[in-house]
Amino acid sequence: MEKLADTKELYTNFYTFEGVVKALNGVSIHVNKGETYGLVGESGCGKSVTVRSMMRIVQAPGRIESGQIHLFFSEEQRDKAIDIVGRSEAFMQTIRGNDISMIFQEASSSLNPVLSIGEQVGESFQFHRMPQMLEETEKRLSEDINAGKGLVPYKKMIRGLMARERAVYERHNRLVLEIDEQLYRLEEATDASDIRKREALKRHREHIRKKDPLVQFASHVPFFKRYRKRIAFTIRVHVIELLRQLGVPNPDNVVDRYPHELSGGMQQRIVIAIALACHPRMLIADEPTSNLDVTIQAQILDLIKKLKETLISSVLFITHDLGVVAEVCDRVTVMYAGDAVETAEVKELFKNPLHPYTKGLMNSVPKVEQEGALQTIPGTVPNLIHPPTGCRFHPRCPYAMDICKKEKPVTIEHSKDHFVACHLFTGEKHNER
Ligand SMILES: Nc1ncnc2c1ncn2[C@@H]1O[C@H](COP(=O)(O)OP(=O)(O)OP(=O)(O)O)[C@@H](O)[C@H]1O
Repeated sequence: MEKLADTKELYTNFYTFEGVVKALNGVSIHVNKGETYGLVGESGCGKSVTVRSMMRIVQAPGRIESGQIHLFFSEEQRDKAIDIVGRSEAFMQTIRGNDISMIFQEASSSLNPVLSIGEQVGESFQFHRMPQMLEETEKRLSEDINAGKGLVPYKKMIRGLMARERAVYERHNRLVLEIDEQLYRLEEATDASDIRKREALKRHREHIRKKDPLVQFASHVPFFKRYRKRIAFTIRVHVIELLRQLGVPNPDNVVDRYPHELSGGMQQRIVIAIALACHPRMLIADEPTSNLDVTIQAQILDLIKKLKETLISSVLFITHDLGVVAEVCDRVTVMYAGDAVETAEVKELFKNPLHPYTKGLMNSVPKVEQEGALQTIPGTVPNLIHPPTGCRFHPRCPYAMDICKKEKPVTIEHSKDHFVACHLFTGEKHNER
């Protein structure tokens, strides 16, 4: 299968006052084109940090320490993979939203309570699909002009003004990207003058519309105002269409509502709409159903499955729930304390779990026919400031051997496309993923 993204030996740490949290311990995973790939594991095992690292949105005090992240889908990377670990923030901005989108755990906290649904989904179109929105607007305006509506004698001048307005938009976007690039460099600044510079840049970014003379001038010219309204209309048409595709009932009405007026399931659909507005190739869904009741959860999972068949190529699904994995994923990696311990196709994993942690996870799922007490994995996920030596699972493992305390197990391919990192299976042929 063709890869869409991968990580190789990824180490991410958090530098806290208590000590260094070694959150990722050399994670190597990959997502194929056209698949729904799951990351599963207990709370705190590193699922979110893995995908945040892949999107390069790990924030201070966190840092990607070493390793590689390859994305195989931008124009530049179509033929060969480029490691994005050292790439600039401006470059990442072209990837995020355009190629990868992410939906987070709690829909309500991802939405802005003071902006209408239309404004929030529209912002995503504005940011990522502006050239298309401008083109459509210009086409409509040209049609109006050609049909004799409006100022026909001034056709040429109007077209010239439209080109100006477009340049203003492009200039605005370029300025924002340039500031983001500088902000990224100053992210971890400790020097007082750098911190002042960073704060000034943040303020400048917020007020760029007001501060840029050309943008400011345009906002006072009636023609530009009219043009802007036309763009807003084009975006609104797209937002309503997207909401309709996502099964939002009465989208013409919902577009003007505010998040608090919608149910949890509907809010999650809006968050998905924001993520999909730019047609990403990969959607990362971080526990998107964790706070929804089971019927709504089933609807959202269904929606994500349908979307994968229509709008998006691949889904990276994060969950702690093996039931959800069985329902939506094609392939899955089990994570434990910052390690990817087992990877297989979902059917194979459920039929033939190898790693003691995977077996423990499966045994701790309640079953209808179960008699007696539910089996659990003894102990808890370790504190990653002082992770266990060797295999991080060894203090909780019923099969722990001496070697497990001393050496981190390498990942081997136990059977076709079934990988495991456990000393119980080493001694067999070592294959790199
Ligand atoms: N900002 C942070 N500062 C310090 N440690 C952090 C930070 N974010 C994550 N960690 C640590 O990184 C480790 C992995 O966390 P992560 O959020 O990836 O877990 P998870 O598997 O996604 O769990 P959950 O399902 O609860 O989100 C944990 O030990 C966590 O405490």
